Amino acid sequence: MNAIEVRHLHKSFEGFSLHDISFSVPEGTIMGFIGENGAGKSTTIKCILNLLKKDYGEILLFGKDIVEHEISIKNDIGVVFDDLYVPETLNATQLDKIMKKVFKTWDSDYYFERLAQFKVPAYKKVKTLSRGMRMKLSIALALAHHPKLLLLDEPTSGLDPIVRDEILDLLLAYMEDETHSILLSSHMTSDLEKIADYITFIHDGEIVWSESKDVLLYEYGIFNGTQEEVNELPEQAIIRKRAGAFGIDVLVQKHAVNPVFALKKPTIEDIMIFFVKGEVSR
Ligand SMILES: Nc1ncnc2c1ncn2[C@@H]1O[C@H](COP(=O)(O)OP(=O)(O)OP(=O)(O)O)[C@@H](O)[C@H]1O
Repeated sequence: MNAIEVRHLHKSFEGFSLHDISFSVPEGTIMGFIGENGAGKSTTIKCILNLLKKDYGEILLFGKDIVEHEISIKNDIGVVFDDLYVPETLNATQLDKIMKKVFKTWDSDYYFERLAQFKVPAYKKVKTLSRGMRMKLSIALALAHHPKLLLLDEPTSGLDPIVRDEILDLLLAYMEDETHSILLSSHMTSDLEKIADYITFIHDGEIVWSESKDVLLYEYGIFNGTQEEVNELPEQAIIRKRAGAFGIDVLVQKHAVNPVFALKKPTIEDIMIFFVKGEVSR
């Protein structure tokens, strides 16, 4: 089953539109969601959560339409945005009391265990917490009703590498239950390389690809050479080409290239830049 299925989603604002967005997140997997600033990641996530009304298209969570089954579905979802949006004068202990009333499945023991693990103070007002602590608190709040699906929109932006790593570890621990799934938007493609199973790339309101991470990282290669050398590559192997610091860089389909050509392993970031800035032709 798919935890999330987005089919032909359209949403227009003045000057921007999401166009025919389709992708799915299989149950038990982590989907990384990448794209430039303003590409439409947050808009897509808000449509998935029905926080924004779509123009048309279909969004199914656990096989059910989110608009028709919003209340029951939302009990199974945890959400983390790029900051903690709760009243700033409250502390983590007061938030526990509020959340107990919101979710029948709220697990105070689990919540306080996560706060202790993350060293988030239980009695300090939210407004006095550092950015890292706010995000850790936000994640503890999203997890403590034991959701089946987590949607995270830039949860690690502006955090130092140590805190980011702690958050990634927590997400991996959450994924130990094979029925759990995550959609995670991030500009930190290196984080996604560590934990994602699939990557969806959105550019200018359209999906460029939605693919298994292993396919992206192991089936593509980068060739660097002169135009004459590039001319020797088989046409069908060439995915994108761009001028590099030294010669021409070409993103190629590895299996279609003779092994005499030395290829470099691409990163997700390399592939993303090739698709945005590269040319299709040789
Ligand atoms: N409520 C709104 N009204 C009008 N335009 C909006 C609204 N929300 C988003 N937009 C526009 O939609 C576009 C996509 O924004 P969105 O926040 O989805 O991008 P993003 O990929 O999440 O970007 P970032 O990585 O910078 O967070 C932007 O041009 C933004 O200005």
